[in-house]
Amino acid sequence: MLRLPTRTLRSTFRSLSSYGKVDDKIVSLICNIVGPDNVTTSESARNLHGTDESFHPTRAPEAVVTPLSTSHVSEVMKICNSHRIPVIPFGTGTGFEGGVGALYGGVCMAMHKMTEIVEVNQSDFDATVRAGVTRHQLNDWIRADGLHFPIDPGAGASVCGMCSTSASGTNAVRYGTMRENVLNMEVVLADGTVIHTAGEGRRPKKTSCGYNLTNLFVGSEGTLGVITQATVRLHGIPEATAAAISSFDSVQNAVDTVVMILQCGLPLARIEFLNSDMISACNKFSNLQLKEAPTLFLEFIGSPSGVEEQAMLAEELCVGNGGENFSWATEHSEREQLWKARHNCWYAVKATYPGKHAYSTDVVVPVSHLPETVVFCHELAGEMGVPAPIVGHVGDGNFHCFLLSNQDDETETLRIKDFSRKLALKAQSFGGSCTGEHGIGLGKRELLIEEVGTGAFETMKIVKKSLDPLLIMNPGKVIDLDHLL
Ligand SMILES: Cc1cc2c(cc1C)N(C[C@H](O)[C@H](O)[C@H](O)COP(=O)(O)OP(=O)(O)OC[C@H]1O[C@@H](n3cnc4c(N)ncnc43)[C@H](O)[C@@H]1O)c1[nH]c(=O)[nH]c(=O)c1N2
Ligand SMILES: CCCCC(=O)C(=O)O
Ligand SMILES: [Mn+2]
Repeated sequence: MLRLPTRTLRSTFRSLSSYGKVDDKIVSLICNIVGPDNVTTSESARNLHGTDESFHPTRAPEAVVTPLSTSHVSEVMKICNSHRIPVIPFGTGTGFEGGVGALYGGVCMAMHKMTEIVEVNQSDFDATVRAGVTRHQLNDWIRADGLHFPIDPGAGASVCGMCSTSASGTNAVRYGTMRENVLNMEVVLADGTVIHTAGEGRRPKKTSCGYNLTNLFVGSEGTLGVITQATVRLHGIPEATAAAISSFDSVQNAVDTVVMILQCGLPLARIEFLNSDMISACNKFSNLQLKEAPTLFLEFIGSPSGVEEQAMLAEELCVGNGGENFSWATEHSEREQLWKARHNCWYAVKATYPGKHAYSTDVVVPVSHLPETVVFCHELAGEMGVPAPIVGHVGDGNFHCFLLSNQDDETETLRIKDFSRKLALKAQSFGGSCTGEHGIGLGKRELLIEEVGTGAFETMKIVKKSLDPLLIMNPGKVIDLDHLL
């Protein structure tokens, strides 16, 4: 692998134009590999692939390439590396941190045509999928076998995109995040080398075999290589499931209840908190009639008798903390409606405040600090006089506060950044993190340094520069280029 001394790197990147351009010659070289139907420079395709769900403005790539195979990816990487052209992997564009924006131009590697479900090992509870397969497609495929892949960011994200952001969702309190559920990945490195992070064809449930490359690439946000295939854990669909809702007279009481439920060791499948602004948005958007108060959504799974026992204990704890209206939903359709409404929180808020720009925080704290952190967030929003719907995967100590602003009002944008920074610093002061699941992307690069400290940050830089010496993989994300030159 090519290595350049720092001085050479610095002079190479003295200006942004030091990256190569995707001119006609490059397009034609790439066409020779993937075929003309799989490269485009059309404005609409470029804009679409330079945008995600975040408030960061569109940064269109110069071309969009849709490889059909790992060897396509590898050959295109070789061309880009030798002409020093940035490559930005793209899954389904549902990310929240500006990860797909082409800050320095380059090629978007859009993975949606690599759609094969390579294998499902029903009795071993694992599956291997190519990069374009979404979590919904995988679940549709394995449902009849009594299996599911439970990691559920609300959107229909790609499984490999989820690997790259270390995604999770409402089920993490029971099943963990992508970090605990990825067994192996095929990755194409910046120079075109193809590796399997745990060895080709390996899918053991545990391993002590050398450095954990799988977890190095989980959460790497496209900055270390293109993930072309992932082997993930599957789980059995539980025999019985029940959902419950309870509302509280204060945020503190609702969140204190979460801590108590967890301390009792109740094996919950899901526990989500929504404040009254969020319930109000959900009522309107998802046609619910819930009391507009701090509320917990819970789910229990297991055998029918086990589920009943868990739900009764949870009810006792909720009522003991002033919880009202504890109600059960055992029917599949009722539960679906509830969780669909929960997954649609983002869209519900956007619909409630039309014309406003939405941003979501993503802090996570050790659960004993959760009540204090949520109350801090609530009060900070009150002080700043901004509406602040909150929803969270509180079983993991992780929650999101939606911040709304007028798109063109720079003062409001700055206020949002200030709010989000104060909240992140508070979470870090409790031993938590600025991001539980959305990643660093563009907006949290400085917070990353504060969180991990100089030693760990310098080590991250060494990893980045060793795997991608010409800095072509998703440049400017996670680590600012200024820190790498
Ligand atoms: C309504 C709603 C609700 C939620 C969420 C989104 C939306 C719209 N999300 C966020 C999002 O779904 C999550 O970050 C996904 O992991 C993004 O997957 P995409 O395939 O869309 O990646 P997307 O295309 O957005 O890319 C994200 C990042 O990964 C990189 N990347 C993508 N594919 C890659 C590949 N094959 N190889 C290397 N790098 C690659 C990109 O370069 C980029 O940096 C979320 N998330 C979460 O964790 N928990 C949640 O609860 C939710 N909830
Ligand atoms: C911005 C919060 C929406 C995405 C998300 O992570 C969730 O709904 O849990
Ligand atoms: Mn979330």
